[in-house]
Amino acid sequence: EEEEEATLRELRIFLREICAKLARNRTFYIFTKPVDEEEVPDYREIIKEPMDLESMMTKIDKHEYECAQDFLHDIDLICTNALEYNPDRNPEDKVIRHRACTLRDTAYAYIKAEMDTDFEEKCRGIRDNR
Ligand SMILES: COC(=O)[C@H](Cc1ccco1)c1ccncc1
Repeated sequence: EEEEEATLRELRIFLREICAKLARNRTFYIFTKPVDEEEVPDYREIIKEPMDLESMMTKIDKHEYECAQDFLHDIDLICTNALEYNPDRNPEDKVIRHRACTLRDTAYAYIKAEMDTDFEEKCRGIRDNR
């Protein structure tokens, strides 16, 4: 109903600010856009569900997140994709894995610090009853 739509509007405003803040951090630059399939032709043979921060911003605007948990699920996807595609012991792979883990931990910390647990519970109720 209308109050639920007001709650989801507030969620989208909150998630846009979290997503923008993550995308402004130069440590996470590599996660801001989809991996280019022309530069990395085998990427989509290995990674079945690519994800990035720009795509997540688009999903917010398309009302594809109904609670912070759903948003964090896509952050987790960015992270696991990077761990799976870059698994080796060489320095380059280790750097992107560290950045992926830092993205994940930073996103969880921002949401825990800035989101009211009652608000998230209200969003979960809307999601679970739709
Ligand atoms: C999320 O980004 C990635 O997983 C790509 C994979 C990749 C490998 C070669 C080109 O691109 C990446 C880009 C830059 N540095 C490390 C890895």
